[in-house]
Amino acid sequence: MATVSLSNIKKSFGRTEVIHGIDIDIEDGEFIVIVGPSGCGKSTLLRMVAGLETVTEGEVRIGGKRVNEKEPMERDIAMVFQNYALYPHMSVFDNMAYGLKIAGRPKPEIAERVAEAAKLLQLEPYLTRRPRELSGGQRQRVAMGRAIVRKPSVFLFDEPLSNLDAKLRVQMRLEIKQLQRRLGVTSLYVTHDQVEAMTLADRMIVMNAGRADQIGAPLEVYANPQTEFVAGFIGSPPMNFLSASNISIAIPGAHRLGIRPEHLRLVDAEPRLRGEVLYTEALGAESLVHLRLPGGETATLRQDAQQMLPREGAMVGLDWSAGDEVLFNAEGQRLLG
Ligand SMILES: Nc1ncnc2c1ncn2[C@@H]1O[C@H](COP(=O)(O)OP(=O)(O)OP(=O)(O)O)[C@@H](O)[C@H]1O
Repeated sequence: MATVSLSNIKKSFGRTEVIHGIDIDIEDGEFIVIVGPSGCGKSTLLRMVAGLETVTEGEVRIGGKRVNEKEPMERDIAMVFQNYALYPHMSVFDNMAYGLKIAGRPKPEIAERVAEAAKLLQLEPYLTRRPRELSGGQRQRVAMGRAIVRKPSVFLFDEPLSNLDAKLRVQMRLEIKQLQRRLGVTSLYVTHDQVEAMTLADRMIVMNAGRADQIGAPLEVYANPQTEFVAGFIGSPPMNFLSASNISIAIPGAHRLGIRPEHLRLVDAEPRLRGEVLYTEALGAESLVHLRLPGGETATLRQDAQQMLPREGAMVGLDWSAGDEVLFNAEGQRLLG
């Protein structure tokens, strides 16, 4: 187990800088999720920690020691990839044992470590099978097993669940979380899926075009997004954004107002806003009301399924509680106060 520190990490490919300076001190045993849209630099950042990409500027420290110049094998990390990278001609046992064999560990120790990991991952019945004879979830577990047997100080995950169907993804997400808690290994996990980030992370790094827009605990980031990008990226359906000019807000510097769908409510008396119901969706436990607001902007309201749904095409009054809105300036930065 180890701490991981990134200090002003930058990365350029040729003349193009794609990571513009990332700072984070990761505690021993912490689960950090790097989340952001395609191309924002998540994988590149992870690969720099792994040693699979050089660091153009800044310092990576693992366990307090600078590792910029160290080979991946010397960094005491184990990586789980999206495609699992299993050897198709090898048994599950051999796939899990491979790294230890290469490292020259004695046979009895290899057998013991693989047995231990197989038990933990419920892979014991499958040790003699080939990867193609396994389900997607089982293959994913073998990839995890291969990482675990090395007893690394740090786990690095690059979209490890993206090849699984939605239901299995949810199940494996839980397994990874439980395993990480049990083993207490410091972990960095890349995903573009904000739900995965919310459910797995102790803290998440929300990346936007090569920058860390915000670093924080999931609920803190959800409740207090520091930029319009973070506010729009974290949360589903996303936060509503209303132009200050369309809703007569005259706070200096306020360009847009953000309000979460669950904070909007339908009211008859003294609405702050009026909107036309475009369509409604009853999703079971909750319902969504899609609205068109003055100035042509759209918004979504989320309410409990028990509440009456307005008629499509109706004009409705809308309100929210003071303090539920967040204001952003023209640059998309949160206005405080
Ligand atoms: N080897 C490379 N050479 C040149 N540019 C690269 C290279 N690898 C990545 N990039 C660029 O760096 C940026 C970040 O890429 P990266 O793969 O880290 O993004 P990502 O957030 O992981 O995206 P995705 O979710 O699509 O995998 C992109 O603009 C990409 O085109």
